[in-house]
Amino acid sequence: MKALLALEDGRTFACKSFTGPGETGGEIVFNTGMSGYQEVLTDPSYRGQIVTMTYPLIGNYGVNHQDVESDRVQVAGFVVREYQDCPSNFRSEQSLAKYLQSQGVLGITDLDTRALTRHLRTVGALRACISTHELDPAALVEKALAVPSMAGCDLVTGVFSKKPYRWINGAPAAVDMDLADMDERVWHKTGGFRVAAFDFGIKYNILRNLEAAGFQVLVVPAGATAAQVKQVNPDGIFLSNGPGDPEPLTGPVATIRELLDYRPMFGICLGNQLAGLALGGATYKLKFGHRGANQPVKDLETGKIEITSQNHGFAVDIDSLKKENLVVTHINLNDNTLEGFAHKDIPLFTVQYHPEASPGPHDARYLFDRFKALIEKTHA
Ligand SMILES: NC(=O)CC[C@H](N)C(=O)O
Repeated sequence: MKALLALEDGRTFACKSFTGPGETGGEIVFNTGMSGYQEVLTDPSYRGQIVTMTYPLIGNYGVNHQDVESDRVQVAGFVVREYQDCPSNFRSEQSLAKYLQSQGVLGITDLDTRALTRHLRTVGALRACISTHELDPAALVEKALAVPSMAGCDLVTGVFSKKPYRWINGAPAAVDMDLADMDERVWHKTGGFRVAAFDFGIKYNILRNLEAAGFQVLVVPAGATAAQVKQVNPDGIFLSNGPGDPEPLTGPVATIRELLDYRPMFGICLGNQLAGLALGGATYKLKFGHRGANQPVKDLETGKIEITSQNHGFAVDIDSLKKENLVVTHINLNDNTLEGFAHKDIPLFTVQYHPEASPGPHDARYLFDRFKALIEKTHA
């Protein structure tokens, strides 16, 4: 079925839909990972974005119910060079087209994704619209111009779980207490350190990794207050990844500020950005962001280089963190942007990249153990 992709700056790409009719808008970005499209599709941090895969063949290993990072497809639209409708993999349960269709997400193919990616690298991420109904270029460009801009956009409110839940044996487990009257009974009496994980759009693989590191995990909604978190008496606080611009999230930033010296804190991606804001830093929008599985990061403490998985369009201004009590711990070797920082006086560290990967390399998994060691130290 014929489709059209229009960018806000007037450029258009004729293409085909591989998921039937539809129309969608969002910020268009590119991901350079060679595999892991199902994890990308279900990562809540991609909410509101149309994702282009630079790897040319997508769909070849199908989809299954295990490789998800949340309970649904989160992207606003999906762009691939060549869609393969005959999956061949022993774990495949469904074709990618049927999967996207079942969730009402538009996928397009048969366009020059290299030209599109080069354009986005040159001009930066853009608002875009894809349609099978509106094939007139000028009219679809107008629609792209009407898409809300990502800067200033609170997308967290649309993705976080409104109810707290436990993560047990690799799956979400409902808790029969409301946030307002939750207390220590929410935990098992025996078991590892207890972590309250703020859900700003949390990826399942973070929860899998926290559990694998031996933690008991309670996921609390983004809107939970500091008092509510203190009521469950956790040993550590985790700040999750999530979609959109961190700056409008003033509520969570204030809560994090209140919890700063309460318990050891670890943040990933949006969690890193919110912690940066809570400590008086500033964030800004990157030109086209980092999305893929091969971003080189240097750990400034050990001197080691990690190849990391990333998905972000905003960053913490490295100069805004040049404060007496903060230390930059990680930097990106491609563009020298901030990849991690720590507090000198209170037990807090965060990273901009994704140690849980999924998809991506496992170089940075050690950070979950570092979090555990930090908690152990406060118990010693
Ligand atoms: N993966 C994330 O948490 C992304 C954080 C934020 N939404 C950004 O784009 O920078």
